[in-house]
Amino acid sequence: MKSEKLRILVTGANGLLGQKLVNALKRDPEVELFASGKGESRLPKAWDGSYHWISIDVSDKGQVENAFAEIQPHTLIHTAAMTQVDDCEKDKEGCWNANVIAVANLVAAAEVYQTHFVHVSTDFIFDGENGPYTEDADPNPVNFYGWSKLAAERLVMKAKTPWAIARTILVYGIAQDMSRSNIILWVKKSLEQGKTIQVVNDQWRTPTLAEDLADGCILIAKKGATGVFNISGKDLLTPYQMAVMTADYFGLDKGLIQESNSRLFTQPAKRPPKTGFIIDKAVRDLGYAPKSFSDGIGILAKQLILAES
Ligand SMILES: NC(=O)C1=CN([C@@H]2O[C@H](COP(=O)(O)OP(=O)(O)OC[C@H]3O[C@@H](n4cnc5c(N)ncnc54)[C@H](OP(=O)(O)O)[C@@H]3O)[C@@H](O)[C@H]2O)C=CC1
Ligand SMILES: Cc1cn([C@H]2C[C@H](O)[C@@H](COP(=O)(O)OP(=O)(O)O[C@H]3O[C@@H](C)C(=O)[C@@H](O)[C@H]3O)O2)c(=O)[nH]c1=O
Repeated sequence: MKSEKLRILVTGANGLLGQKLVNALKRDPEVELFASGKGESRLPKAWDGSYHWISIDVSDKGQVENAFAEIQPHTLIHTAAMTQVDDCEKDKEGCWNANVIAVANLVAAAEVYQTHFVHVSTDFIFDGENGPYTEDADPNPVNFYGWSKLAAERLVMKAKTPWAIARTILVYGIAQDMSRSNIILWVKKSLEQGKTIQVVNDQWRTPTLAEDLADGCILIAKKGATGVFNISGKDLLTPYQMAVMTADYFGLDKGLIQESNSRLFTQPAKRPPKTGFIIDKAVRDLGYAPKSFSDGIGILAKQLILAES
């Protein structure tokens, strides 16, 4: 017989957000947690049985169907995705499989069990011409990753099961064996190695501490909330400002940070110039309370010290 606890299935649990969700939920007495990822777990083993691990490649329909039949989750928090924006531009088929086909598979399974589908999405569904955005702004992606995440949102919005979309922006934090880096980590590492970096001053974001994003997803899950929620940080900053704040915090050489712009510094996939989110709805309806970027750097710094000790 299944327990009376809220059965939550997390996809992408080897990822940055996935690991933060597992940390936050594994000792929650109201929750029975099923953490899943493609293949083996890269998380610390749950010797104490605080959560279950299940291997699910979400782009494989059979694996998704089997997992849902076994777990019959009340709630799905879907974090898995191909998140390397430049890789998505180069490998469009791989990106579509991971970001869109996977969501079609999960929606079909969630409809069978009437699972509350909490889907994680991105500011990159917008063109960045008039941020910061509210939840009802019109999407218009400028790169393939953004198109794939928009296609996924549209599948979720049509689902015949309760659904919520948590949109977020430029997530930073530290986890084990990370599959992608983030702005604080690459700035810190480059400056420590004495490398000069060019950082743009003409893009704006509201960067998000990974723990805050996990909290936002958990608030949505536990409240059974439905609809779209902006779950990001609250400070609108340029990457250049973020880099300088990172250098200041860690006492690194700011002289290595060269102020650049999107004309001089280009990446394979175009980035939207000014995104950022207005988070009033999540604050009001969910009680979401994210940290400032400077407090977030401090939290990450403490975690780095612990990880290195
Ligand atoms: N990071 C950011 O700045 C932002 C992220 N988001 C969204 O937030 C969510 C979480 O991102 P984040 O945790 O930062 O990203 P990560 O890249 O850290 O984690 C994503 C995880 O998804 C897994 N994954 C990829 N394909 C599959 C698959 N077919 N089956 C199962 N797992 C798969 C990856 O596995 P593996 O590790 O084995 O490759 C990885 O562990 C994503 O949906 C992303 O689009 C939105 C805005 C900003
Ligand atoms: C690597 C690099 C980036 N930048 C800028 C460009 C960009 O706006 C910002 C962050 O660049 P990154 O390549 O680290 O991250 P990026 O891939 O742009 O991050 C995105 O990831 C996906 C998953 C999302 O959904 C988005 O919300 C967004 O956060 O920093 C520089 O100015 N100089 C550099 O050397």
